[in-house]
Amino acid sequence: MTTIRAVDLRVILDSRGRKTVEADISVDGGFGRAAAPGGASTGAHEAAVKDATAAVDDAYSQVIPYLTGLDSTDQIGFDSLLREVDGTENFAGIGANVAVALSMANAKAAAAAMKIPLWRHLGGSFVSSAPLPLGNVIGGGAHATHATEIQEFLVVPTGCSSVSEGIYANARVHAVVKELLKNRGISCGKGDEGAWAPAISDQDAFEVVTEAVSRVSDEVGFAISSGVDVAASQLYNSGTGLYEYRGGLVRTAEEQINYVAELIDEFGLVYVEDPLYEEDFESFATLTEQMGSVCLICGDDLFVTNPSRIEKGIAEGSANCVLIKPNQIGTLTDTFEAISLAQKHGMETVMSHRSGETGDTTIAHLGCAFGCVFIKTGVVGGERTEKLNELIRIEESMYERK
Ligand SMILES: C=C(OP(=O)(O)O)C(=O)O
Ligand SMILES: [Mg+2]
Repeated sequence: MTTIRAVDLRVILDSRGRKTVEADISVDGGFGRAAAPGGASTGAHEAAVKDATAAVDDAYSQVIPYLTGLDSTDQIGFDSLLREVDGTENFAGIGANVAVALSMANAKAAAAAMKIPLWRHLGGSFVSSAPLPLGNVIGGGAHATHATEIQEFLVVPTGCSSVSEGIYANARVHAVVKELLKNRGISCGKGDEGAWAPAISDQDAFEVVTEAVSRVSDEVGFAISSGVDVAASQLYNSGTGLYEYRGGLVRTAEEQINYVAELIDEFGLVYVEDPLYEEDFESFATLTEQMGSVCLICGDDLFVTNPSRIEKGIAEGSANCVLIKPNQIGTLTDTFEAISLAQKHGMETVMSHRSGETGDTTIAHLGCAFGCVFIKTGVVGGERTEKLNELIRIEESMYERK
């Protein structure tokens, strides 16, 4: 048995300098460490995050005593115990930050004890491919004020023959975007996720990204596509029911649908995340009906990795893709349930980082283990690069097996 012998929690910093929770789990013959990420443009229905210091203090008396002695290879049993001890629907008791750090650390400890990589422990022997990297090269919204209104301008190397080639290509697009901005006389810093954060219009950002993608695509000899995370709940005024843009421009839900559909057509977008307000399953369905055959319409704030919200989306035909953020729901078991439900109904899944991250690379393994089509984890920046580099190592170990 891979029995849990010791559990430790501590408060560490994330990439924004905010406090977050890190968990260490020691089992017979293994050790696992994982940290909770944190969002800025969070969905209203995400699991509850507790103040990191209070959450860690409370967990020492209310959670940890129940974990020692469990078999770490029983991930479902471990996660059910977290739910039981918590006693709420959304981890308001122990905090989703404590829950996700513990859940991921347990899986890593079990994998270490079995001397196999995490992706193989969670995905099984037949996993043989990694998700393509989907990364933001320009960003604004809640991740960088005074920059673009659309939160993320994303690129994905759809034509690459290996994930590592795709990762290098995305980094090259990021560099060319900077060059093109400079040529236009625009200087800028970076947002929370390492994307450039220029004070330009969304239209200008589309033009720059399109030119960069075309130039790099010619250089590397394979197709690179683009997408966006509109993060539309941040633009939506629930009082008026309108999407409010700068300069007094407003759009009704119908106008927002048409606007996004035009963007998909004009810029050949293959991926659009949260194009509409997080409660508007119906407008999501209209856009999916209209554009779902040429573009992934993905729900992030809409679904918050929550199986009951995904079920509603399936019933209404709201999307053909689900963004997966383990800390939105709290445990790996819940995350797996959300992914299997989506995949069973023909939807794609995209594993995702949060805007506040640590060096933790667990999501690289989850994206492979759970058959996600893309992994959204930025393009450059220490905590983003850690995950991409882990993906390169995972892919290498998969090829070695073939
Ligand atoms: C990664 C995102 O941002 P955050 O972590 O701030 O929710 C997102 O909205 O997809
Ligand atoms: Mg999002």
